[in-house]
Amino acid sequence: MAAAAFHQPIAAVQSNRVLNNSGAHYEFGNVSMRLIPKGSKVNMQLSRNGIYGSGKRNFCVNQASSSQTSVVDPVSTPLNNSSGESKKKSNEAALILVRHGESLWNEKNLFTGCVDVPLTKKGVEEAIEAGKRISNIPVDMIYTSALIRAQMTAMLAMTQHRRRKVPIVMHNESEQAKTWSKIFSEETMKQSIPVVTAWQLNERMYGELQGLNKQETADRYGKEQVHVWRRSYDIPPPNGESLEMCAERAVAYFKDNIEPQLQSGNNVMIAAHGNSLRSIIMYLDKLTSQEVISLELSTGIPMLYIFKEGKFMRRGSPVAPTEAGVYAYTRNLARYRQKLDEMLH
Ligand SMILES: O=C(O)[C@H](O)COP(=O)(O)O
Repeated sequence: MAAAAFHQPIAAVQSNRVLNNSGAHYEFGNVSMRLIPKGSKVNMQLSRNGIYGSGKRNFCVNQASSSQTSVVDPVSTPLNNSSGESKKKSNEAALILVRHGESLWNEKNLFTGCVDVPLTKKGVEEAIEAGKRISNIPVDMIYTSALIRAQMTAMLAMTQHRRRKVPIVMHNESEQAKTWSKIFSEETMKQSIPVVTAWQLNERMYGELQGLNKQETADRYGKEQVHVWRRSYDIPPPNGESLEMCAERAVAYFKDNIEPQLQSGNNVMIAAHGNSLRSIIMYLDKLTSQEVISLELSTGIPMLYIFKEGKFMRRGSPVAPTEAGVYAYTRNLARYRQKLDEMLH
């Protein structure tokens, strides 16, 4: 089986690149991951109290290509060259997905949907922890939904990033907004990360369930009916969106606006919601509608993909830099981190 570098601590990533035939089982804190070699693909089971549903989920993880190209590294690009931070076209880019931290209505177990509620204190802490986990991964663009819980998560996470670039919410909602939010310094722009907010990345609209307590709703309509509304693929809640309807807008937005960024070598973070992200993961992992309905995402846990030659490779969930990485650095990400170390010491 071809070698694959999976979730080895950085130091080891160069040496042990072969999985043993019985697969590899790794425990890190309360996250466990099992890689089961299967032909040229590796099935990866990620499970942590609900991170991927009640059961374990199998995902096909393509082989990490041994011929790594150099992901554009903003750290090594001279920041003061006249042409600005010129980006080499690269056919490798990092994509981070993170569901918002716990919200005040998550805490109250209310159906939230497109109601715009903020994070709880725990949700703020989750967002900061997520930031620690991605603090060594390059981020050139950030996309969030139009909802504050996703935007707070993105901004709080970036407070932990070692590159120290400033995330700036873009205001293109009108000509005046564009004019009034213009930045007149090339140097300052180079030290910034555009944050694009898009309603298409909003949580699925839960219709007449929004604001209802999930347990009371189950008591009223029956557990089975609520489960169908929450976790079927094409059955919407009363006057709300089904996951399929949510996928139509979220995946279309991803393909039209985010994938081109990855194709041009920009590293992207998306901070969004349980259902809009599930629908995007369905696209990335080529899950069937049967598979996606059992996929659950915990709040505030980042997931990393590598986009390379038009393909998405799921690389696990980054773990804080100080811990042995569940996270599968590619050689380029390891190089980026090394540059950060050099720049910051
Ligand atoms: O909108 C909500 O209530 C939650 O964010 C997601 O709810 P769900 O897990 O029931 O889809």
